[in-house]
Amino acid sequence: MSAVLEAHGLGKRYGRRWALRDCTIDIPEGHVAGLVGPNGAGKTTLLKLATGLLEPTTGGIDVLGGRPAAGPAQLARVGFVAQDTPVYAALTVAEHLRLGARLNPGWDAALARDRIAALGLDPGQRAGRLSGGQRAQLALTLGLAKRPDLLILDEPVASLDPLARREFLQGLMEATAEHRLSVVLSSHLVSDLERTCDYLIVLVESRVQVIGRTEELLAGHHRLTGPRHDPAAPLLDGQVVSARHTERQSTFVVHGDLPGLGPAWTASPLGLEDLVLAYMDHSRLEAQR
Ligand SMILES: Nc1ncnc2c1ncn2[C@@H]1O[C@H](COP(=O)(O)OP(=O)(O)OP(=O)(O)O)[C@@H](O)[C@H]1O
Repeated sequence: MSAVLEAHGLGKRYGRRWALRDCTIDIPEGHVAGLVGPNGAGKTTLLKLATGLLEPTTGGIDVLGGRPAAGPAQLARVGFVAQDTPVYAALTVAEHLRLGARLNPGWDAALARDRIAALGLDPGQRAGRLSGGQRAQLALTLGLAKRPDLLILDEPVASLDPLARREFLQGLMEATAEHRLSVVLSSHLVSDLERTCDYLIVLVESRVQVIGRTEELLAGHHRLTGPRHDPAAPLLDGQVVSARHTERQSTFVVHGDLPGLGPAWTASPLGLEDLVLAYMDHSRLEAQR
């Protein structure tokens, strides 16, 4: 299966500060990939590199098998909705659709019209008068009607309330199923990604901490809980992602095959949020070292 996004040794420096460092990324086609990380992790920088808005300082990145923004054909295959879902405040919804038709060779006018109608948006309404959720939906409609092979969304739901978030992500999932499109979506909230994404990239402090199919990542990690200072504690060489201790108890998040466990130890599965938090913890501990 070919990759929609492939990067090797990818780095980006602003002045003396590295926003992204030595990133190796491989996202196969057909996924909704969630790029998650705290503020300042480098998510926007990565997405701007993927859309050709920035040039790498080190390494390289290919999108759909070509250099980002290498020419009109490549540009037509990638849709990008930037952070804060920008639209033109003075233009009406209908004018946005006409603009989309003029600028995009593969424009799907019926898809755009039907989606706007299904959302209940008034074509005569100026975008500046739409609510945040409606603006986000308009921006998503423009991205979808372009009929790209890859749609890149930078924190599209950041400014939306929980209901609007859910509706937006639901709409995105329906559209990806219908139009066989790959998506890369960034967020600093795991809850946004839990129901939407089947591929995950955790980016912390400018580095990729973990990447892979969500299902496989969840199956390949466990939480181990047992007594603190236990002489019969399991051997966890190189498997510990994060460790937390209370006076009496130790809790480890580990990856890989489960070691032999003594009777005082229990292993339990992890949720997506726990997995992401464990890797954030991991990055903090590495930085302290
Ligand atoms: N144009 C710029 N000039 C200098 N530094 C920048 C620039 N853009 C981003 N940075 C820095 O690069 C780092 C990564 O920023 P980036 O916007 O990629 O993070 P992010 O993960 O998208 O954050 P957020 O979730 O807050 O949007 C940050 O430390 C930021 O301050």
